[in-house]
Amino acid sequence: MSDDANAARNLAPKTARTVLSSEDIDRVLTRIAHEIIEANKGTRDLVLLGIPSRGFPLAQRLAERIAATEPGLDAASIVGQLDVTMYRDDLRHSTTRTPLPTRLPAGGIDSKVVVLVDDVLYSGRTIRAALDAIADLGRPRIVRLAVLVDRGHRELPIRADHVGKNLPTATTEKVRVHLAEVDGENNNEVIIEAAA
Ligand SMILES: O=P(O)(O)OC[C@H]1O[C@H](OP(=O)(O)OP(=O)(O)O)[C@H](O)[C@@H]1O
Ligand SMILES: O=c1cc[nH]c(=O)[nH]1
Repeated sequence: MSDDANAARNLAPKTARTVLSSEDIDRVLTRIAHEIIEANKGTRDLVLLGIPSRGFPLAQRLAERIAATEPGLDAASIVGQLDVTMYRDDLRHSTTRTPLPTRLPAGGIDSKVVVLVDDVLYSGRTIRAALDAIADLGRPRIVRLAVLVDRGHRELPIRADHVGKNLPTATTEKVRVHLAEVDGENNNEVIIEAAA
């Protein structure tokens, strides 16, 4: 799309509807945390890697819930951040993104059960990039995927193991996730934005 067309699109009026409230997000994260523990038959070897921007705070929230089930388990010891910028397949086409740090928990990811965490699953290209990034860092025993929202429209054979909410969407719509850690105090919701 041309710059003029993009500018016109950004100025066009939009409608937005809330699909998950702050309380809904809390509830689905609690459910996903329990699903992760159940699938893993406990917390042993679990590592949660959040994809910036909003996958990381979601991974932290999940890690806190998981750690709360196991006395002595420190949430910080099972959570990390995985930047996928340099592994994206659209690097040549999209505007420059600044890479963010990748931080693994002290135990690394070799032989671990790594749960990738992101806010939205759409084409699947971010997760494809994340799998390549992981392969450069070590060899987990298992890699699973947890997302807050699956909005469909996959372009690659990728699916999530843990889904907060399946949201049927039109390709013209945009799912926007707001989390307090990134978007400011009390700003926790998921909205679907559509051109009016
Ligand atoms: O399945 P995909 O088509 O790859 O789309 C999903 C990705 O898109 C968004 O990230 P975005 O690249 O907009 O960056 P952000 O997290 O910084 O907003 C979202 O956070 C997912 O990471
Ligand atoms: O609607 C979308 C698509 C990709 N990533 C998002 O965050 N929202």
